[in-house]
Parts: sequence; structure tokens; C-alpha cells
Amino acid sequence: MTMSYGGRDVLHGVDLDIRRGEVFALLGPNGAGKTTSVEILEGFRRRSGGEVRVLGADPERGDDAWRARVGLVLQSWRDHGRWRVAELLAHFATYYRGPRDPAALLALVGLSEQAGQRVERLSGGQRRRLDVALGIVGHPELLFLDEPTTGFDPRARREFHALVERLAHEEGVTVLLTTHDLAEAERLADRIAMLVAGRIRAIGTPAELASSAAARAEVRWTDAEGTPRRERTGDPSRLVWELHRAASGPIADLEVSRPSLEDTYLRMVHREGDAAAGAGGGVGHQDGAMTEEVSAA
Ligand SMILES: Nc1ncnc2c1ncn2[C@@H]1O[C@H](COP(=O)(O)OP(=O)(O)OP(=O)(O)O)[C@@H](O)[C@H]1O
Repeated sequence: MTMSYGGRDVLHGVDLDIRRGEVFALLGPNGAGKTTSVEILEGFRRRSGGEVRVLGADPERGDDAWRARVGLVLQSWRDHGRWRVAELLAHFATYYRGPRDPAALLALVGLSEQAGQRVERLSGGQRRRLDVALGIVGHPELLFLDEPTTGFDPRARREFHALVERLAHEEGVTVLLTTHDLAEAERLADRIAMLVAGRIRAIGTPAELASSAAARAEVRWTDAEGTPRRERTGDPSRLVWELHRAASGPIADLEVSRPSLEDTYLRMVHREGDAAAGAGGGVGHQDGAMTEEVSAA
């Protein structure tokens, strides 16, 4: 799909295939185009070009039956402030055939104690949990979560992650999540797409993305003269063995660090910055040339 706002291109041919039952994270920095992508998939925004199918339908033409199969947790719902939590949930449940039981759902998202409270009195994190409850009350097959844990404290974040895992693994819900939190993507996602400046830069499982990093393992040590040394290598075991042989004894301050998902991500984001800086000087790149497709085998 492509998207431009007032002639400015913000999605340059984003190509994604998300499988049924998968938790898929769209990871990228501010302004990368995550929300725009999700809004197109939800049917809330008209794309400029390309072809999109969500649960077999073009979201621009999704009817009520299609919409009932999709759950949305938007970045902010700020209406319904005067409703009480349980009332609001019970009201939303009436929109669906075979909804979840509101009381059981409140327990699931950890809001049983707030059932009688007005929505406007909830804390930011509690409000977000209510958003999730509203998103899943209709038993959706597919759930969109746009930056769901913004403003959560660590405990709320952990509980929310457990909830998403339960929905995905026990109920088979397909989840598309956007985040700029690497740890969240790594924890929750079966696969991650890194979206930078409207282009997919890499797709794969968290482990595949981390190990595909050209950023190789880093070995650090202090040499016989007391100088700190560091070297990047694809074969840290061999380097450490050679160091031991050369020193014929222990190596001071030896440390081997593996490339992380963060290394890959920061490299993608920086490369984009470098490419943009160099574009005027003829250093540009072809579309897709920098995409790192990682096989999901
Ligand atoms: N309604 C709009 N009109 C014009 N430009 C927009 C509109 N919505 C988004 N944009 C621009 O499109 C680009 C992508 O925005 P988008 O909100 O999709 O990014 P994002 O990855 O979700 O960012 P964030 O992590 O900050 O939420 C940005 O440059 C943004 O300024």
C-alpha cells in the first residue's frame, strides 16, 4: 500500500503478509507510518494506492459483518467519560452477537474493582485496559493494538502482555500491534516488521532479526599492556580461542556480547538518516534495496 498526505508520500509501497493466529508487531520510530498503516487496514483511512485484503475483504468496503470480526484499540478514545465502566462495556456488548460476558471481561483486564467507577475517573493505564476490553468484547478474530501500553507502569505492562499472549495462544486471535518499544515487540511478537520512514526495512522473528544484524558479536578484553580492546566478529568463539592461545593464560576483562534486536533496529533507523542526508549528493538507494527479508523457516 502507498499513502500520501497532501502530496507528501508517507508510505512508499508497504508490503506485508500477516498470518492467521500470529502476533505481528509493526515497529518503528515516531512518524514512521505505523498509525497510518493500521488505520488503512482498519478501514478508517483511504489509501492512495496498492491492494489490501483483511480477513478476505478490502477494508475500504468492509461491511458490518466484516467489522464485527475486527477489534480495534485506538490510540485514544476520549468520549464516554460519564459512563460507568461496567455499563459502558455492557452497552458495547449489545453491538455484537455472542459477546464476552462483561464481568468476566473486567476480571480478564484487571478492572473488576473499577466496575462501578466513572470512566473519567480512571487512571491512564486503567483507561487503556478499558480500551482493550472494548476492543475484544465482540470476540474479534483480528485485533489491532495501536501503541497499547503507552503510559503503563511496569506491572500494568506485564499484565497487559500476559493478556495479549492469552488472547493469541489460547483463543487464536490474530494480533497486529504497533509499538516503538523494542522490548515489547520482542516479548510479544511472533514476527516483527521494522518500518522506517514509510518503508519496511526488515521482517522476521525477533531472533532472526537480531542474528541477521550485520552488527556482529563484540568481544572486549584488556590486553597485556593494560589497553582496553574491542573487536567485532562473526566468530567470537574463534577470536577468544586465539586470544587465549596468544596469551597462554587468562584474558583480563573478557566479555562477549551478542547482537541484539536493538542493534538491528538502531542500525536501520540510522541508515535511513544517513540515506536521507546523502540523497542530495547522489548516494540514494533503490526502493527495497535495503530491505532485509529474513526467512521465517
Ligand atoms: N492526517 C494527517 N495529515 C497529514 N500528515 C499526516 C497525518 N497523519 C500523519 N501524518 C504524517 O504521516 C507520517 C506518518 O505518521 P504516523 O502517525 O502514521 O506515524 P507513526 O509511525 O504512527 O508515528 P508515532 O509513533 O509518532 O505515532 C508523519 O510524518 C505524520 O506527520
